[in-house]
Amino acid sequence: METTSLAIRPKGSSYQEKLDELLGLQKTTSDRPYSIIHRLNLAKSYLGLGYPELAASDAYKALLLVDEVSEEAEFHEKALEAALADLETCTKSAWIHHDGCTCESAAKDADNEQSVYGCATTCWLRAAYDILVPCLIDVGCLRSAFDYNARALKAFPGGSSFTSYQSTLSARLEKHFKGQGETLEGTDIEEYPDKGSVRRELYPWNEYEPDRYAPDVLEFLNSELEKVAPKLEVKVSELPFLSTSSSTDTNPRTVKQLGVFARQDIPPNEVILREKSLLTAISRLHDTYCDACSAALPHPTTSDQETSQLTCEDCFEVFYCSPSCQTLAEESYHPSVCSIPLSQKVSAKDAADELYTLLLIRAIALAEQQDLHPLELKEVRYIWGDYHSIPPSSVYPSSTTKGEIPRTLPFSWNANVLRPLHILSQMDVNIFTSSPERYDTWIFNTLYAKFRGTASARQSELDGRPELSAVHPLWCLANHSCDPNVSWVWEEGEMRFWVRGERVEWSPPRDGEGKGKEAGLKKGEEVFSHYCDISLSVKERREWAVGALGGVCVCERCVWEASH
Ligand SMILES: C[S@@+](CC[C@H](N)C(=O)[O-])C[C@H]1O[C@@H](n2cnc3c(N)ncnc32)[C@H](O)[C@@H]1O
Repeated sequence: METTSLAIRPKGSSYQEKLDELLGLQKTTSDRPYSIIHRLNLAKSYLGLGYPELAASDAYKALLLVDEVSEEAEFHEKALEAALADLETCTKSAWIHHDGCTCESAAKDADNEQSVYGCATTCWLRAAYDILVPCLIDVGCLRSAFDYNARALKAFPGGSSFTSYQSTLSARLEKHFKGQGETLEGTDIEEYPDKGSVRRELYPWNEYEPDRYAPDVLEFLNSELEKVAPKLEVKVSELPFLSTSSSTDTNPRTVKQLGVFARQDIPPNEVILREKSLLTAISRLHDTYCDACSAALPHPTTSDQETSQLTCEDCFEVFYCSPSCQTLAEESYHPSVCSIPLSQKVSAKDAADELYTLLLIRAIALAEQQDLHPLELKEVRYIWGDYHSIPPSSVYPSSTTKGEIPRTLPFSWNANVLRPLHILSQMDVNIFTSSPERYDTWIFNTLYAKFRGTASARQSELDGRPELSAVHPLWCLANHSCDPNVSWVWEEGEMRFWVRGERVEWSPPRDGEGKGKEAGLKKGEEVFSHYCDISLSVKERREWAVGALGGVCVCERCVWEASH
């Protein structure tokens, strides 16, 4: 029997049944972490629910396990044992089992490793590629899809689904390069696009997302805020619902989110928040910045200073600005990644994405060192994920894997799957037993969703490339206005808010005077930060806001300036 492209779309079952099936599979993974058939079933289940990237990730783990069965690799014994147990199941799985497959005879001769090997490298391998390749095409990772399809065609020459993926890929690539005024012929494979996007979703099985508006959560956030900003408090705020059109709605909708408010009157120029964070990323040489807080380190000018630099005595690759940063790093994350090379050389256009990946790796190191789930880290747990608000059940089953949920989360095969798995392996974390519970693509996607809405970055003074990034979980609770009442700076390893000495002058002038509002914060007033350069024109600010805020900014200043 021939499997055909995406022949495994769900038929007949309800959304709840499909979701229950997936939850059942996720729960039993810890009993069968090395089972290829189990990974394939997980992949099929994710795909059926509209998550091609999660399907691709488990299909890839199935591929890795086929390698483990075939070679004397680290998990060979365990993978072989699981494969022997899988033989029976294979014959019962019509979408995996192929005519000519050796599993039936192998099942009768379960001690014969050669027969198991035959089965793993034929129908299981084929089924894994048959999910992996079309899912990668679907999410826009065309170079990786091309690469795996070439391997599939080598293993199964003339396999009709792989020939058809080849044609789909060529058509997609031709269209891509034509759009850039180039041709596919003569373009190096390395130049093929390998980034796409996926749903930015609070996954229905994600039990780690807190109710951010619950009294106990607000109490916790306020106890944390008290330590760094005693005159501020976190409260539920009503924000305008932003759309991508700038038309003025007579009855504007609002949404409930968190915001930061003044507990008392605060005069202009007073510093009101000082926050340090360990969730930082540095893409430069490590002797330039403190590995923990990212404060700039003094340039060692004499050999005395050089030898007195605080560093890790095991790897000598990270440096610290103070004994307290060193202690924090050693207690909270560094030993998990000590001696592991973390950053990669990337082109200028990939520099910002690289910082998000380094933040992800730091979150993994924090979680591993503290034996916490990454989504339970205090730096991560309460921050805004900007998830879509469409119930997945309302678009199920869609005729294509795209569904109707917009795909707004950038996704790359390297950043969301390969790189974290590689780092985990170097950290000696078992990538089979630790997924899907602790380290899985859905968890990495969730972390990226949170970082993309909240991280701040700093550019290099040398070449303008982004080189530092950090998530400050309390600072990032403040909302945006183009007429902010506070300013912020991230320097010397801390994020600071201070009350603006002067408010922005609106253009054209308000009240004919050219004056802005009065500076200072009144008790109960919401603290408004600025996420963009507020000296830009209203048109430019609004163009920026569509990407960063999710819609056209409707702060008082934008509305005034746009209407005049
Ligand atoms: C960094 S978060 C700010 C804190 C967030 N409100 C929370 O609940 O954690 C950024 C998000 O807040 C919302 N936001 C911030 N400023 C806004 C504004 N002026 N108008 C509408 N939404 C805003 C947008 O949804 C944006 O994606």
